Amino acid sequence: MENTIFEDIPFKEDPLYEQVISDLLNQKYAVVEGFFDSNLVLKLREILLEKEAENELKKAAIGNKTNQLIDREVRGDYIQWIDQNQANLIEEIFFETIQNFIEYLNKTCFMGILHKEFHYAIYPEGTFYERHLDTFKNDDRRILSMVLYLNDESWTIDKNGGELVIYTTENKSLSLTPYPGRLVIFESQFLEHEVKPVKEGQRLSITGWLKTR
Ligand SMILES: O=C(O)CCC(=O)C(=O)O
Ligand SMILES: [Fe+2]
Repeated sequence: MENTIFEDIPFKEDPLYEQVISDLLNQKYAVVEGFFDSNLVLKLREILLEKEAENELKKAAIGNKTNQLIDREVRGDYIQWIDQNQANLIEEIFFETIQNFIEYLNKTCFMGILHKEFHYAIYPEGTFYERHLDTFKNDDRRILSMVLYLNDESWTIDKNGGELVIYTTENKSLSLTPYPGRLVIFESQFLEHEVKPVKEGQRLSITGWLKTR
């Protein structure tokens, strides 16, 4: 018997991905716990802390590689881009999980995502990122923004600050605790957001974008 093209492609509906997609369609953002294995989150946290100890992170700039400006008044975080070709085993698993998600999105929603880019980020005490849109300047290729938090369990907005505020409409906003393992996904072109000042400790995360072209 001859196979049709559809029979050749195994497709299994994923309840977690389906929930993310329906949240994105309904509200342009999704907040997900358990997207990544909790051990993977712990390992990523350790890697980031090692990088910090080795002084590997650099003051983040505004704009992109061809349009850089360092401005402490706008954003105060330190970052390091993750080179997919030099990823360690843990980072490889991270990227595989992202890739699975991309393929699911492309298959079920025809999103046409072709690239991904991610960086580690540390916000030291007192730092913040002013309200902004992620598709500034010459980077309109960003479709989805993703932020994975690597803080420890004891992080609270009251004690530590550093909440992510998403401006959902002109006069409504949503405050999210950067809770360990929490993944926030939102439409880069539509949702303005802001990182409130860190009051105590340092705020750890991986931030990235799924892109066209
Ligand atoms: O860390 C966050 O919660 C958001 C970071 C952010 O907005 C960015 O890097 O563009
Ligand atoms: Fe942002």
